[in-house]
Amino acid sequence: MSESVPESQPVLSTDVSPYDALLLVSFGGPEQPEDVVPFLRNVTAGRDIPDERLAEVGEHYYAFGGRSPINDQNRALAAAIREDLAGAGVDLPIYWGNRNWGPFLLDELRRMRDDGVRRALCLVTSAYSSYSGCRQYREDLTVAREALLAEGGAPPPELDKARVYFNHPGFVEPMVDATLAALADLPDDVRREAELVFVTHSVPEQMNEASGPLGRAYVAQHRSTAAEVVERVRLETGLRHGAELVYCSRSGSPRIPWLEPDVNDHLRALATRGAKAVVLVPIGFVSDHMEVVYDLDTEALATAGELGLPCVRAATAGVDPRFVAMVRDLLLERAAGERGEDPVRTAVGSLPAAWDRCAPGCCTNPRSTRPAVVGSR
Ligand SMILES: CC1=C(CCC(=O)O)c2cc3nc(cc4[nH]c(cc5[nH]c(cc1n2)c(C)c5CCC(=O)O)c(CCC(=O)O)c4C)C(CCC(=O)O)=C3C
Ligand SMILES: [Fe+2]
Repeated sequence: MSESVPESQPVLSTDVSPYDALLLVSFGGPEQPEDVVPFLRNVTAGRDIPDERLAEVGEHYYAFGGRSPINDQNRALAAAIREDLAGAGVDLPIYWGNRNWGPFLLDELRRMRDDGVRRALCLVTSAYSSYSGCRQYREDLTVAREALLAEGGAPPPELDKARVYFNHPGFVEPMVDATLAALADLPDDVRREAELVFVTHSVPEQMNEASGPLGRAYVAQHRSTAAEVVERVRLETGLRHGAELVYCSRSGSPRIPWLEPDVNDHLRALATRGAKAVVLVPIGFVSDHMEVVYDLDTEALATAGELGLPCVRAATAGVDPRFVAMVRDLLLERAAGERGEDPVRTAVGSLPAAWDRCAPGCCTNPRSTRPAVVGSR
């Protein structure tokens, strides 16, 4: 056999112009017990999260030694993206900054400016449209750019935000495989009847109403991803499992309505209905951070245990090679689009690939009047 490459193999683009850097943008988390309270103050700055809730959330972190897993997961993701890009012959530096804990966006943007970066694409570790998952990051990036401008010196980099990727196959396919693996971990006699419980972060109903350019995109996007996972699991197993979208990690004032049902309430309802087993599929989260290891692995699995309901939690995308390669695909796609080309915009399920630039009213929050110039029209 000849070792030559078949001629039909497509030539993959490596042209990242007009970008000269990629910025991974995330939430941030404490790394030692002394960080927990200052971190929570950053998270809740200007919002009326009740003190009892803050103390409760602090306890979740102390139970894990005062260290959130999220920063290590982002370090691993950044390293995996570096390796993936290098392997594909794409030459681009990767930076990483957070909203709520170090490395902070402002410091990382300053480092980028000092390194001579002119224009970067931002990849946020949230796959869906919402104020918390999209616009708030764009506001934070705008504030950080303005602070750098005020400091004087060379101008900060221009920033674009990559489209939300809830329906990119690089995100969906790892969730399908994780669901199949979790089903395989259930006892043989209940597997066929298992319910798929898709879980995401609850948000105020008002935040869902305002999410996306036309509203309600947060729930619509989750429904699309959940339906696609159900269908792909059916293609593999021949079984259409019962499925529901439920929520975890509610906070805020009890008087404000948030998306429901809560995952624990839903498990109780399923048990009452005589359900035989459950797979928790954390489609709202791209890695195993605090909401996953505490709210699901600690609380929800304990609830299922009390109910005598066999329950397995499916893995998150993490550093699955397909998820890592998705970042490259989004980068090359957007770069081509910004150059005026018409790239293929890969998406699976019932919704099209999302917009590149958020419209002015996209994902607003009535409590915030901050400009969100980055990633807007
Ligand atoms: C949609 C969404 C995502 C997913 C998108 C994304 O990934 O960005 C997300 C992620 C995360 N949320 C996180 C932590 C927290 N979220 C809080 C509070 C809130 N989240 C909200 C929404 C979301 N949050 C909302 C509407 C609030 C209340 C109002 C507010 O405060 O904006 C609070 C305050 C205390 C509390 O009330 O729970 C904490 C400590 C961590 C870090 C975990 C770790 O350390 O591993 C991560 C990745
Ligand atoms: Fe949150």
